Amino acid sequence: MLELIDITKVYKGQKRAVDGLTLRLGPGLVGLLGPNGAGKSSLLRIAATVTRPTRGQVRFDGADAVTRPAPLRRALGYLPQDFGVYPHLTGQEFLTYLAAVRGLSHRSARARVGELLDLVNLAHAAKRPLGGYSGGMLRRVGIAQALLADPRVIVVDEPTAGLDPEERVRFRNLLSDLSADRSVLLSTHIVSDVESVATRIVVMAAGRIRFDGDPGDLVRSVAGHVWELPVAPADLPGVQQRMPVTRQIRTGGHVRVRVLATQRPAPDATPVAPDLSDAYLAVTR
Ligand SMILES: Nc1ncnc2c1ncn2[C@@H]1O[C@H](COP(=O)(O)OP(=O)(O)OP(=O)(O)O)[C@@H](O)[C@H]1O
Repeated sequence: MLELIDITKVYKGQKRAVDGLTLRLGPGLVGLLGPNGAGKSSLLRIAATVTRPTRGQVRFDGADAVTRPAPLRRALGYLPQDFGVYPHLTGQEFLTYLAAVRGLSHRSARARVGELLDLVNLAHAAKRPLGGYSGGMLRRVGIAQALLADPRVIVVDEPTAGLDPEERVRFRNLLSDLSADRSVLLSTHIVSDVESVATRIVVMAAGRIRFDGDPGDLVRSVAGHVWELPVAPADLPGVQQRMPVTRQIRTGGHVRVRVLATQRPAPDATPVAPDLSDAYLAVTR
């Protein structure tokens, strides 16, 4: 089990990026949601032992992973937000090189790289230089390298950036399968990335946890507080100032808005069932 206990991270001359946060990860897929600047990447870098926390403990299977990170590093697959590649190497060469860095024997590296290229649907491009790969293909190389050593803990930072809708679905399903007997921590600011696959949602804002629990409980926390109402386009700015608008749909000359309000916000407002996006907005506000 990976435990992040009372973690604070302060960068030089900055406010707290992570502010006394505790997170314990067992098997399953945890969706870490939060707006830009919430501190998600900082927390993930600490979990991946790339950065040390200013204060707090990282424990892996009960042992301190800040002063002795090796056991966690061996068990970890990490895909950072700014994952870089060597453009002159082919996909196969690059993954084989990283497998060697991770200590896989030549023989098992060959087999593993082949398996992973199939898994991320890049077998057809294995012998082409990475410099010619699209953004989505490079993302898939990043995912493959995170899985090289069959990790028990998988930490992925905004992994679906640059993927097309079909690739997003495939990737979500892959992580969901992997999380059956592993810990997967996936950070994103896109609610739909975790909506159908997360067994637990952690919402972070300004370095702190705003919600940690079952996705259904998060949605239920705003039951009765989500409404839809028609608005004339000229009145829209006023509505946006008075209450949080979670969505707006233009139809003809009108706009239908979806808003958060504890009480019926207008006589013609109708109550609607909340979804995860509504609840996410409510807790990060
Ligand atoms: N290396 C760094 N040096 C100084 N400040 C940093 C550094 N990394 C992050 N920060 C600051 O810490 C805060 C949290 O950033 P972080 O990248 O962890 O958030 P995030 O939730 O991952 O956001 P994003 O989705 O935009 O990456 C921000 O105010 C950011 O500017």
